[in-house]
Amino acid sequence: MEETPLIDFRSSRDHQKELELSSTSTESYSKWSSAVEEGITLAWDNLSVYTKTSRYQKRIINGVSGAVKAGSLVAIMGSSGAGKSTLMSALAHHTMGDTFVEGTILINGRPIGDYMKFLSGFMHQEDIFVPYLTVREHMTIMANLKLDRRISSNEKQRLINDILSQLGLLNSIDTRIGGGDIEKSLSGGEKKRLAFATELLTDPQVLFCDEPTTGLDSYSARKLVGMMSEMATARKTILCTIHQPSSDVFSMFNQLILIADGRTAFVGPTYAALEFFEQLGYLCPSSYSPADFYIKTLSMMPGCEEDGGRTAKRICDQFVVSDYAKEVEIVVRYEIHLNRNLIENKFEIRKDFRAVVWPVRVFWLTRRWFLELIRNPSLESTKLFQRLFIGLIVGFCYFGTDGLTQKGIQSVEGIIFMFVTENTFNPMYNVLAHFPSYLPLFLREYKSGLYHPFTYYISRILSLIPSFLLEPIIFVVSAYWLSGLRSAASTFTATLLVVILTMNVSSACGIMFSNAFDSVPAALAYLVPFDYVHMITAGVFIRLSTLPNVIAWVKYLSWLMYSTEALNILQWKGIVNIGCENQPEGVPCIQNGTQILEMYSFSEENLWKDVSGMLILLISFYALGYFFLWRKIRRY
Ligand SMILES: Nc1ncnc2c1ncn2[C@@H]1O[C@H](COP(=O)(O)OP(=O)(O)OP(=O)(O)O)[C@@H](O)[C@H]1O
Repeated sequence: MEETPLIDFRSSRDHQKELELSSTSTESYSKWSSAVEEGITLAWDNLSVYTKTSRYQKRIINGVSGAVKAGSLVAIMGSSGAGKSTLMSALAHHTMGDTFVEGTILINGRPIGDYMKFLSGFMHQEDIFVPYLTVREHMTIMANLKLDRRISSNEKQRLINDILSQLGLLNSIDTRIGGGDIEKSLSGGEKKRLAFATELLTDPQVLFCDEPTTGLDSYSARKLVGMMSEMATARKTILCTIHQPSSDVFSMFNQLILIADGRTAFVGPTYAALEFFEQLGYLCPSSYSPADFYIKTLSMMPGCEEDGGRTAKRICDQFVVSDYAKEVEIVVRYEIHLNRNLIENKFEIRKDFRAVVWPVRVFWLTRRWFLELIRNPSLESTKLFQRLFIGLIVGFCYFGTDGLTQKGIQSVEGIIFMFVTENTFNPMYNVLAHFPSYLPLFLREYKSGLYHPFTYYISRILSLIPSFLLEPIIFVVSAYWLSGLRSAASTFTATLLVVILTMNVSSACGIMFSNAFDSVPAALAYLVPFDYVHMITAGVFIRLSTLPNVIAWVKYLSWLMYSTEALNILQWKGIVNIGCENQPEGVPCIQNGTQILEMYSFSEENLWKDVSGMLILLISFYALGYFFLWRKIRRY
C-alpha cells in the first residue's frame, strides 16, 4: 500500500523546535490497537453546525475550514460560548440528536462516520463514572470491554498499571472513584486523569479532549499535556479545547485553532498566531500570556459586545484571506482530492482487531452494575433489611392463623394480599430510577462504541436478578411459617416460586415504565393509575365475574390477578374440612376451598394458566422496556 504523502504546512516557516521527548510508552500497547499505526490527517471544509428544536434553529459553527495533521497537539481556544466544544464534537462525529452538521469532514480523505468510534478517543468536559467502583475495577472493566480479546489478563493489568503510573494515579488504584455520599473518593483532578487514562487504554489514533486541564493544578495540567505532547510525537493527532492555559502548558501545543462566534479566527502553528495578530495591529503586551491575549482580543466583554464583536469579525475576515488560511486550504484540497479520486485511504480500521465476544461484554457490564448495587447502601442492603422486617411483621400479625376455621379464611386472604402487594408495588417503584440514573453514562459509552444498547439492557437486568430472587425469598421465608399457612413443603415451595415470579413481573413493569419516560416523576404519574386498574382487577376487591365488559379484559393483563389466583389455589385446593363452629346464625358457612375460590371467581384448574400469564407479561414488559430504551436513545 502506498504511503499517503502528508503536506506539512509548517515546513515553509521556521517553527518552534519539536519537543524532544522520548517515544511514549503507550506505543508499546499498539500491538492490538483498534487502528493501524499510521498518521491521521483531519480536514474539514465549509463546516457548519446547527442545533434545531421544534421552535427554532441556530447556527453555532459557521462555514469553517481547517486541517490538522498527524503529530499535532492542537489547542482549540476561544471565549466561552464561541463554539469550541461544538466544533470538536462535530469533528469527532460525536454530536447529539438535536444537532446536525453540514459540510465535509475527512480523515485521510475518507468522510468521517461511525468508524470514528474505533479510531478515536473522546474525553468529555464532565466526567461520569460509576462512583462505587475503585480505580482498579473501573480500569479493569474498561480494559476488558475495549481491548482486543487476545490480550491476557496479566497484560491488561500491566497496561493499566503503566497508564495509571504515568498519570500519577497508582497510589489511588484501590480508592473508590466517588461522588455523592461516598466519603473517600478521587479529587476532581484525579477523576479527570482517570478519564484520560480510560481513553489511553486503546491507544487511539486521534484523541479529542474537551477541557482536559480544567480543575487541574498547574503541575498536573503540565503533566497531562506533556503526555499528550509525547503522544503527538508518536504521530497521534490530538485536539483539545482549553481555557486559560498557563504559558508553559500553552507552549506544548504545536497547533492552534482560534474560534470566535462560530468562525475561525486562526488555524495554524501556535508560534505563528502572534505574528498574525501583530500583522493586524494587535500586539500582545509583554505582561500577557499569548493564550490570555487571544481570548481577550476575540472575546465580547459584557457591555462591550459590539466592539468585541467587530474586532473578532475583522480578525476572522482577515484570516480567510491570509497566507495561513491558504496553507490550510492546500491540506484541505489535498484531502478532498484523495476523496474525489477514491485514492485508497491509508488506514484500515480494526484490521487485526478481535473484539470481545458478546457474553463476555455482558459479563463485565453485569459485574459493574452488580458492584454498584451491592455497595450502594441506599439500595441493596437497606432493601433486604426492609423485606425481612416487613416479612416478620406480617408473620407476627397473622401468627398461628388456622385456615380451617371461618375466621381463618379472612386471615389467609389477608396474607395472600400482603404477599402479592408487597412483592408488586415496592419492587416496581424501586427500579423506576434504575435506568434514568445512568442514562448519561450509557449514552456516552454507547456513542463511543463500547457496547450495543441491548448489551447494556441485558446487563442491567442481570445485575438485578440476585435481588429479584433474594428479596422475595427473605420475605416469604420470614412471613410464611409464622403466619401458619399450609405447612406442606410442596405448597411452600410453589408459593415461593409464585411470589418470586410476581416480584419479577412487577420489576419488569417498573423497568418498562422507567424506560418509557424521561424522568421518574413522569413515569410515576402514569404508573400510579396503571397500578390502580390492575389492583382493582386483581379479584380481591371485586368478584371478577361482575366486572363490566368494558374493563373485564384488563384482568388478563393483571399479574396481580394471576398471582392472587395462583396463591389462592395453592392454599385452598383440596381443602374440604373447614369448620363452622361459632358461626353466627344466618351467616353462611364456607366448608371447603372450592367455595372460597368460587367466591372470588377463581378456578382450581387455572394454576398453570396463571403462571403462564405471568411469564408472558414478564417477557412482554422486558421487550417493551427495551423498545422504549431504543426509542429514547434515537433522540440523542
Ligand atoms: N444543543 C444545543 N442547543 C442549543 N444551543 C446550543 C447547543 N449546544 C451548544 N449551544 C450553544 O452554542 C454555543 C457554543 O457552545 P459550545 O459549548 O460549543 O461553546 P464553547 O466555546 O465550548 O463554550 P465553553 O468554553 O463555555 O464550554 C453556546 O452559545 C451554546 O449555548
